[in-house]
Amino acid sequence: MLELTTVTARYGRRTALDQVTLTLTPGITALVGPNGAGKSTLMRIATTLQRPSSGTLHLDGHPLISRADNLRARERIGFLPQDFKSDPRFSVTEHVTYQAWLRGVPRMAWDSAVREAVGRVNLEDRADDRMGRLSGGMRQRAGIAGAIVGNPDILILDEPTVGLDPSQRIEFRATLTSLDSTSILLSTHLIEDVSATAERIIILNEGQIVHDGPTSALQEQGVESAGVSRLEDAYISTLRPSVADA
Ligand SMILES: Nc1ncnc2c1ncn2[C@@H]1O[C@H](COP(=O)(O)OP(=O)(O)OP(=O)(O)O)[C@@H](O)[C@H]1O
Repeated sequence: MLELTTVTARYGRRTALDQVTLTLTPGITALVGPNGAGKSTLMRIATTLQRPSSGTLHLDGHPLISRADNLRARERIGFLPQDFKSDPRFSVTEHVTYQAWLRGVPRMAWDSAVREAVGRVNLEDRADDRMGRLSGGMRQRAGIAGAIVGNPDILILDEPTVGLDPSQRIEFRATLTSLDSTSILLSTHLIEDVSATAERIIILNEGQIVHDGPTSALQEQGVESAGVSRLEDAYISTLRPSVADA
């Protein structure tokens, strides 16, 4: 299990994350919040790619301090960054193999791991196609294949449904719920993605966690109205300053 304890991230004088503490539990957890809330910062820190300004990370109880600790942790963490870029001349297989190399999947296992990951996202027929020639939905699936190659137990996906059309989003959700990773952290601006996939929802606002709990429990707090689902209503109410704060 991955734990973040009182993690703070500053960019110059701006505090992007303010004393965030969370444990990534098994299952799918959605991370939502307004633009600039700190979601991408939190995700990059959770992957160990970015060091927090203060606070600690633990993986299965072991603190991640040295570069060696971080490299070992990264072997267990698959990551799809926001707007992920890949060389457009790479084939799908080459893209996924490159990710396997970056994540320290043993060379002997590359062929089978890549084939398995590409199959998981149903891109076997496009395995030799260049990344630059794929549709947005297929590119995103290839990105997920790169994140899941070697079956990492933790998967971190930063806005994976951006740029997908409605049918591609539905397809993506099915892919997501079929994955083997133990813990998945998914950031999104789309509340329908949360209700369709995530059992836990974390709401981040101005660098702080303002809600963390089962999606079903938050949904029960909301009221459905024209064009607004119960979960959307509850999410908006969570972000609204309370009367006491006003
Ligand atoms: N490299 C950086 N340098 C300076 N400021 C940054 C940097 N990255 C993020 N920030 C600032 O930190 C805050 C949090 O940004 P972050 O990208 O983590 O939020 P987010 O919730 O992912 O936003 P979005 O939903 O728009 O992607 C924002 O105010 C942002 O402008």
